[in-house]
Amino acid sequence: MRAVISVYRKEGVEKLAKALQRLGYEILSTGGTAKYLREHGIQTEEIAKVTGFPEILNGRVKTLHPVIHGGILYRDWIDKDREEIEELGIIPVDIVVVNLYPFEEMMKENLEEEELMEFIDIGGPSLIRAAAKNYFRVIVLVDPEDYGWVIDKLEKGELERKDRAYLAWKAFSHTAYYDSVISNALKRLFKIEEEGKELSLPMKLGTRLRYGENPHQRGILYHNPFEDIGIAKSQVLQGKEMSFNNYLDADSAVRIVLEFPNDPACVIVKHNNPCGVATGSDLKDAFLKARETDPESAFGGIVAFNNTVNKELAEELTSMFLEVVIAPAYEEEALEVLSKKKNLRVIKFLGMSYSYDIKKVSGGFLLQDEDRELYDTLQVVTERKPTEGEFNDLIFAWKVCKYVKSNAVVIARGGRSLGIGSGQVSRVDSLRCAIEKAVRHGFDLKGAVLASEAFFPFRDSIDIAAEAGITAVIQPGGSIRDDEVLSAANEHGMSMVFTKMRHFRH
Ligand SMILES: NC(=O)c1ncn([C@@H]2O[C@H](COP(=O)(O)O)[C@@H](O)[C@H]2O)c1NC=O
Repeated sequence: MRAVISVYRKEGVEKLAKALQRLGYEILSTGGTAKYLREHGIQTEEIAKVTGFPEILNGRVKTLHPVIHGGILYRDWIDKDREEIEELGIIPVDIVVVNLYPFEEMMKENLEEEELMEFIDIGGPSLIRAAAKNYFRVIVLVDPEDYGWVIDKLEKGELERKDRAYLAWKAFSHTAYYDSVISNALKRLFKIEEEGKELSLPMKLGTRLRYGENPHQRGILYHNPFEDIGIAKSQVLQGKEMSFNNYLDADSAVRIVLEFPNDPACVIVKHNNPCGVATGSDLKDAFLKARETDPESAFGGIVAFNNTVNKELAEELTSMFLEVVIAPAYEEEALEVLSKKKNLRVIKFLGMSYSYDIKKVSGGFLLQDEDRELYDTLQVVTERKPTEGEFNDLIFAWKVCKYVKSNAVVIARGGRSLGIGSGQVSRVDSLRCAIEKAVRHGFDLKGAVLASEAFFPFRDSIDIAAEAGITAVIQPGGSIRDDEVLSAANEHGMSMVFTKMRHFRH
């Protein structure tokens, strides 16, 4: 019996090699691995000796030889295969153990292009793929976590074909991931804009979550190896394990709060919709204002801040039930206060990362660019121009509206949301919801502004808004009835701004 061992990271492989030797395997290995194994008292034959061909091109060709690949790929249940390898003096290989050149790690080291390309492993994936293809007979090991149980089963003579198939599945996933990282690295390096005929996105296991959106669904967080920041990479400082829905909500909350880089800002999210957003004199002021938008919904919310949480704010936060607090930094004393709420998840975010926006439909995936724009133009289309205060509030409301599920309507004044209408199937109903909630929570809407993430199809919403006291509106424009909508705004003495950019969020 023969094992081929060729590993870049060598630590620990001696334990496996010793066990294999005990089981009677002859060990073949590449130069560096052979040296390491010998240093650990393990007898091994160098592959170059077996093939009669030296490693060449500075290691670019070591194991790419028919004697090695013939030994791996040979089928012992086919007469012709047996005859062929006997005739050619090829000895069967039964186990292949490989770990690859660390391209992914090196990609982050800012190497020169030529140096980085040398970390693309060629012989390793070939060994892995050959062994995985021949799982009927051959064992392939790419993950040290499998060494223990495989040796255990080999010792007991219990390793079955389904175990080898499992290892082959892992092996092909591993080489596919490896190649996907390389392909995406080249795309980035050479700024290739085109989406290819095939798309492979590398994903690495982050955390197995307790469950998915609901307890009967499985949930897993995967990491994107090209992104070192973003919600998936944020630090959980305390509290219960983040759930699937917590991640979704935290992602939205941070995206919104980052729209306000110049003022202390707070965003409260529930079910992936903001239910309160405010800027304030400090973060506590922003939090209190955001919470006032809709105190019932804020209960159990996900709260994001754009600056350091201090002790005073932490005390306010612990006075109610919240699921997640997320901020770029925390004062030590604030963390002490927050730690009294054992279940409260406290997250430190390291920034937002942007790549594709991917959604699933049956039979496929929908892929689009992330919505990173705000507006195309800001064009006043009414007789009356917005006052400076109205204009600032319009921009505030527009920024929030972008993150509200369609049909989205945001009523705001003084840098805070007063009413948010989300997810209704008609725009006018979203508006009615927003007004009703604002009034129920004690807000007088006189002089408030209104944002709508898509155009108004009819004048009805404008009439309703005017009646509620709203004096300025921001919306993309572009309806065939824009004239009718504009006349309504002019009739009511409102000002209206077109952005010429829509922000549907489904
Ligand atoms: N060129 C080849 O034929 C080849 N065969 C195996 N390797 C890789 O060489 C590494 C081990 O080399 P060494 O034992 O010399 O340190 C492993 O990561 C293995 O994946 C190769 N290297 C790169 O392609």
